[in-house]
Amino acid sequence: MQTAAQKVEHQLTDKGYVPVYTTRVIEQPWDSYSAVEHQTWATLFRRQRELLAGRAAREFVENQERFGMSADAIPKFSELNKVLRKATGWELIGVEGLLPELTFFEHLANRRFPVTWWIRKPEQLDYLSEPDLFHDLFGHVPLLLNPVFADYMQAYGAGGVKAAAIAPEALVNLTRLYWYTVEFGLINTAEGLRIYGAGIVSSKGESIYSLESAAPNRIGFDLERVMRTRYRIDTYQKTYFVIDSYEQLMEATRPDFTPLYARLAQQESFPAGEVQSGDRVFQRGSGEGWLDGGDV
Ligand SMILES: C[C@H](O)[C@H](O)[C@H]1CNc2nc(N)[nH]c(=O)c2N1
Ligand SMILES: N[C@@H](Cc1ccccc1)C(=O)O
Ligand SMILES: [Fe+2]
Repeated sequence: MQTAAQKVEHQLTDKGYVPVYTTRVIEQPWDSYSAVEHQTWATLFRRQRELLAGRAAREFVENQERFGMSADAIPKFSELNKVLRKATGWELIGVEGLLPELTFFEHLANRRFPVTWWIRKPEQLDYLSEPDLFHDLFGHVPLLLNPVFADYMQAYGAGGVKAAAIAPEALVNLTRLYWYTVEFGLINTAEGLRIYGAGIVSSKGESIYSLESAAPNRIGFDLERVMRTRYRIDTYQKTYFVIDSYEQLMEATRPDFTPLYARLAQQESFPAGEVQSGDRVFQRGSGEGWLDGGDV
């Protein structure tokens, strides 16, 4: 059940206030979800699954099936956790929304993935300024069944805790790594480029744009290149980075980052849309429709 406090905080967030940074773990109020909320899940689930056939990485859809996710109803965290714990030792915890960075890293480091307990309103179907239940459950959770990706996510969290302690100025570099892999990553397959990033798979427009538009750059993943590349949070990406495999991601990030952080502190960041010499270019984007500035 929603407590009064949850109702107030949720209404504040819902009114467009700055997301309420609450670190509390919240029991999923599954019995409180309305028919409209289950219908929102169903509409988004059906639409994205139709778009993602032939666009999302094969294991993404396979894993949703393994979880038994369907359009029938908003999945129960407790049911998903039975499958997840057994497969890779991860578990989902309910949260109000965006967490302070260190809290977020600590959860990942302990194989706990924070999932927003509420789902967007029907009028927010096509765009939402912060992660809701659909983005987290439909977008992030399926790949946590993949052992290598699950290890990468745990190592990422541990790396965030470490960076916060020894190189807080490098947290921006880590956030870019998350952004260009976990949120907006593409993977190269025998059938061509496929999507694995949660931010893309949970977005109607970007599921198509990321693979088929002539506008963005598509560049082969390189750790330092990614960690130096700025991004915008409010538009489609100007550049997508392509990994060859999740193993590549795991191997590239296995070494101790301490010397890398020292190097990054001396180097300029790259604008989101610029191709760099040495890039492995899958596509040099036309830049059509890009907005200037706003990169972080
Ligand atoms: C990695 C980086 O700090 C990123 O912006 C974090 C911050 N807090 C978060 N909090 C939640 N609940 N979910 C997220 O994906 C994030 N992302
Ligand atoms: N290897 C990194 C930690 C890390 C792992 C995976 C992804 C990102 C960072 C370090 O030593 O700090
Ligand atoms: Fe996300």
